[in-house]
Amino acid sequence: MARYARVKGSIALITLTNPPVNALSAAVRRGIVESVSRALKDEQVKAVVFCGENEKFCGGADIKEFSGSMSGPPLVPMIHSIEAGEKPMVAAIEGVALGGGLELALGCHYRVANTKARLGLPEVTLGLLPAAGGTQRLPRLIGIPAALELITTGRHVSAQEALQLGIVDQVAQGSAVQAAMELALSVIGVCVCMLCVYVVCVCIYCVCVTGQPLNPRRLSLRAPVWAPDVDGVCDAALAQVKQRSRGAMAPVACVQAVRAAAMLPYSKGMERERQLMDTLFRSGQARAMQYAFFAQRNAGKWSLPNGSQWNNTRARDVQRAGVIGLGTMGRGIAVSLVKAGISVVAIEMDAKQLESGKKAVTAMLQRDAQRRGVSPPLHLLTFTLSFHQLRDVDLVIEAVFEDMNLKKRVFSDLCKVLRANALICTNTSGLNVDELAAVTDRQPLVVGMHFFAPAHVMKLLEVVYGSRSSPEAVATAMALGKRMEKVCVAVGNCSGFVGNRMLKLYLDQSVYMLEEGATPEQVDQALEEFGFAMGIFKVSDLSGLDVGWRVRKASGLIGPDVDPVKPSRWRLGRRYCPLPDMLCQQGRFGQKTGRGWYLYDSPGSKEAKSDPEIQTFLEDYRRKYGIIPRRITSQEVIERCAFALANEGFRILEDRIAASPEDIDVIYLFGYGWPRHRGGPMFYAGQVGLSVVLEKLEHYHRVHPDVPSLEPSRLLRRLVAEGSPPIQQWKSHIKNLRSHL
Ligand SMILES: CCC/C=C/C(=O)SCCNC(=O)CCNC(=O)[C@H](O)C(C)(C)COP(=O)([O-])OP(=O)([O-])OC[C@H]1O[C@@H](n2cnc3c(N)ncnc32)[C@H](O)[C@@H]1OP(=O)([O-])[O-]
Repeated sequence: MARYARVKGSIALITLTNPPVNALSAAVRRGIVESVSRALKDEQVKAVVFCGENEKFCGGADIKEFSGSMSGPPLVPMIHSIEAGEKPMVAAIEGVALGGGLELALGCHYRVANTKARLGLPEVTLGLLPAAGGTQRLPRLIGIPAALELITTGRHVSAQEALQLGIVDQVAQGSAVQAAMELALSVIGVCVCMLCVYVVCVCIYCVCVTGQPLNPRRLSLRAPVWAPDVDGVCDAALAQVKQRSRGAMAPVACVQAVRAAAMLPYSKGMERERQLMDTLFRSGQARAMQYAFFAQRNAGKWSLPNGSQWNNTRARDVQRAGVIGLGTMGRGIAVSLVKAGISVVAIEMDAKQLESGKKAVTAMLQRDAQRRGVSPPLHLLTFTLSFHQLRDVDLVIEAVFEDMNLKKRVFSDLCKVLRANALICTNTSGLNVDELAAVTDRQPLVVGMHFFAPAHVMKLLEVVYGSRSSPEAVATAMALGKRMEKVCVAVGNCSGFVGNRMLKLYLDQSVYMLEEGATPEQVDQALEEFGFAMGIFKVSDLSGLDVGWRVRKASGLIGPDVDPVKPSRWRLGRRYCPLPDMLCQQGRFGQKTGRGWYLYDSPGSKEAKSDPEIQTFLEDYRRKYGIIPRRITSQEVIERCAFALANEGFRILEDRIAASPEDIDVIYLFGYGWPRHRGGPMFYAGQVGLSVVLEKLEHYHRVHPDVPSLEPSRLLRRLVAEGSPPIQQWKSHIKNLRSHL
């Protein structure tokens, strides 16, 4: 779908029409090919302008088409025929020009962008490379280093930056289409300043350049962009992406393709681009990353078991919010709210805490504003010790210490001062939202908003609906989270919700492997090679080992009846590993104390070093319990961690705590550092093969019968029995299963 119109007498205006982002579907490509051919044949037409409907140029190739068999005119020859066209072609970029959209614009002879436009080649984030000539044309336009940076990160740039880089020729304050038409007219020799009467080469009044030859504008005709230091630049980029991408193939292929633009003529470079793309396109990594793209968008389309959902429930407008508690979480939440333009009343219990919270929040906002070259919105903040200041807020987010009694006290105090229709949200990471709601006078207006630390940085937000939460409260929390630029997932209420409920089993497996013979370094290395940004023991040190210790004490797993010399490895009817408790007893709380599973130069420093004391500690422990250490392979580490996660994910689906496997994967991708090129734990299980996962879990459960969580879930068994359907169909196999709602 592309609309053709002749405007201003001599310009063909080709408008891409495929809402919402004018993706280059087969129909759009067909429309473009037909329109270009019509424009080239029409003698009245002297120049062509491309634009997109609804002020969005083009969001790139239609990603939905990647999973089926491709039909319609291919992108590469289509763009080539635009570039080769004998009439000037101008791209009028409004909204976005991404991926194939920017590659189409690079095939044009001129590019004009509106000030608000964003441009980029984000294919790398989909496990691909810009294979419609992007890796060959962009370096020829802006040079190797800049092209490498844009293509390997997939970063979007503003129109202004695009102008500085040389990607666009002009930035228009108003309509880019209007500006592109004026540029087109000037290029074909019609000066638009109305002062000159002749068709000229350079109009002396407005200095527009007319009658330009097209060959210098055809990027494919430019020679390779070789420079003496090009090898070094590409080698450095390769080393950097290998380190950053942790096993993802696409960034490496992007560097290889751009290197070809430096060494090879355009046609050979295109061959290289195609070969690399073929490899990526067939890879499981590209499928995983495209799945993640749609899973992220689907998470916003929440639904509750009572039929309420994102498109039939209105969210309330939130102008003023309260934040209770200015610890690490409260500070990050306050910063995110203020950045979203919401007035915040921030409360602490004592003056000292309030002062240090105020300093920290102010500093974070100042740093952020400085980076963006704006002034910090400090006028939106009120710091106070008085709950009375909350009387006219629309919503409160409680972020006090993770203690049920304390939270209950805060909730009932809030009811005394808040307006009757104000929402109360809790940032608990796993406590029962219903139990908290029960102490209030407004159970339908209570929901969980579980942020992840640091809350102003981490993208994930679990919105937890209790059994009495109203759809309107859920809609409001989801909309507020989106305004705070979070990826929001609606989840049901159970201990740990989705993310932390699964995390517990992953942590359990990791420490069991230490008992059996592994070291923290071995486990972490296997996980990092798999693609996690950080191994589980490094993450635990970063978050603080005392957090879990306190939770275990509160839940009765640690008490006075536990033998301090030889603590039991069997509690509440199952295997228990006391190693983390023993570390905490020694004051090893992780980074904050300079010692945890690793050693740090000083408290608070970040570089984890192996600690010989931990090796001795583990050896003594195994000796004490008569455990004969064995070699644990990386494969076993990954299987036990990843399959334990997925197995609990299946149980979460059975319990209807998550609406879909995609939601679980989004939680792991955005909250727990799961590598994007592996889709998420549920996608990974499907990719490995459900029958393989089942077989492995059966094996590990046989070997560890005292770990009931390793027993394969009912849903996994059912899916395997029904022929391992694709992940999109799992939901329909969850029948007659208990709901927590
Ligand atoms: C040889 C090949 C070489 C070329 C390769 C490529 O070009 S690869 C592509 C390179 N391009 C990219 O990687 C760009 C990917 N897109 C984006 O980054 C963003 O969508 C955005 C910035 C364009 C708009 O952000 P926003 O927050 O305003 O909106 P939103 O994100 O919520 O999306 C709205 C709806 O549009 C849908 N949809 C979007 N794009 C595509 C697409 N290309 N295709 C299909 N669908 C697409 C999206 O699923 C959603 O659908 P729903 O849920 O309503 O049914």
